[in-house]
Amino acid sequence: MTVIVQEPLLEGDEVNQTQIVSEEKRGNGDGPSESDILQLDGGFVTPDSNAFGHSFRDYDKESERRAGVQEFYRINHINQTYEYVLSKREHYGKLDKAVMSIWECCELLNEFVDESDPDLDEPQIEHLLQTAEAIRKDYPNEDWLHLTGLIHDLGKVLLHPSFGEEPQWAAVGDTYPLGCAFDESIVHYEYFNENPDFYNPKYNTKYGVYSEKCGLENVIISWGHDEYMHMVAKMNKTTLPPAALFIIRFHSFYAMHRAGAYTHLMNDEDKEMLEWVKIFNKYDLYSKSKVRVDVEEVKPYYQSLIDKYFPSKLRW
Ligand SMILES: O[C@H]1[C@H](O)[C@@H](O)[C@H](O)[C@@H](O)[C@H]1O
Ligand SMILES: [Fe+2]
Ligand SMILES: [Fe+2]
Repeated sequence: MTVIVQEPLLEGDEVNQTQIVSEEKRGNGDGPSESDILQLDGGFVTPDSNAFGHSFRDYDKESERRAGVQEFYRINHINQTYEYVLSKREHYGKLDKAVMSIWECCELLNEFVDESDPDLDEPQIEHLLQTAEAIRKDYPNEDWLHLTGLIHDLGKVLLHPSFGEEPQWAAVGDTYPLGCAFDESIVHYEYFNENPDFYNPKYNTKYGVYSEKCGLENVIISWGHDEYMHMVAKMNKTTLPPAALFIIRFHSFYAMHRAGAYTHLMNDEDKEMLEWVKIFNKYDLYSKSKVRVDVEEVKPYYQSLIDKYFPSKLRW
């Protein structure tokens, strides 16, 4: 059930008049709760427009970011192939690029702007904190979800020189399965006609190399920050719950969590976990704004969560 609460228009709050409080709202630290909590203030309010005043994820609208984003997806769709992803997984799976803490990695992201993103041109550390703080407002007791917000995009460190300075098409953007047919709901699907896998009969059928309900865990997904950060968190033995790892790994897989594609590859556990990705997505996407978070003020809180769920130094 979704409850829409009319909110008074506050000063400096031009876009939001409604606040959506849904059954997804959880607050007792034990996961799903049946009862809706009607929160009239203090909660995260979903805006109607992004940092540029346009609607979110509109890849066709003429805007200051459109041409760059389109070119990003052209190159991404040509180059991401099944073989390519296998080689990247092998290469980065060694975790021999760096030894550093979670917070050090957040700081490394200070200099990067994501070229695939039509909604934001802020340095990535802003986006991490905006996401985490927005979740914290609505789910005050789910500290694991706050930390998931903070770290979900840390894999973008692939762009950094000490990680081989990967090109943007190999680090950011929406993700999608390889080894089976591309779904038409994938952003800029038209560019796949220059991808060699598109013509390979091994990879271009509905199931391709997979079988029914094989589970997303067994699916090769385009290479980028999701897969890499999932690998780093898991191999460094995080104590975050499985839902956190699922969110990190699939948050960019919009064809699945937004368009509902690829259900034939999902098993029952994936379908349960999907609900968490949908919850997470609200904060990941709609917290993108020009409102800055005071890093020094919130740092001690996030450092305490890092200490709880991660070793002090991780292998990257
Ligand atoms: O442009 C964005 C950005 O790269 C995000 O980090 C990713 O998760 C999204 O899926 C993508 O559309
Ligand atoms: Fe992301
Ligand atoms: Fe994100």
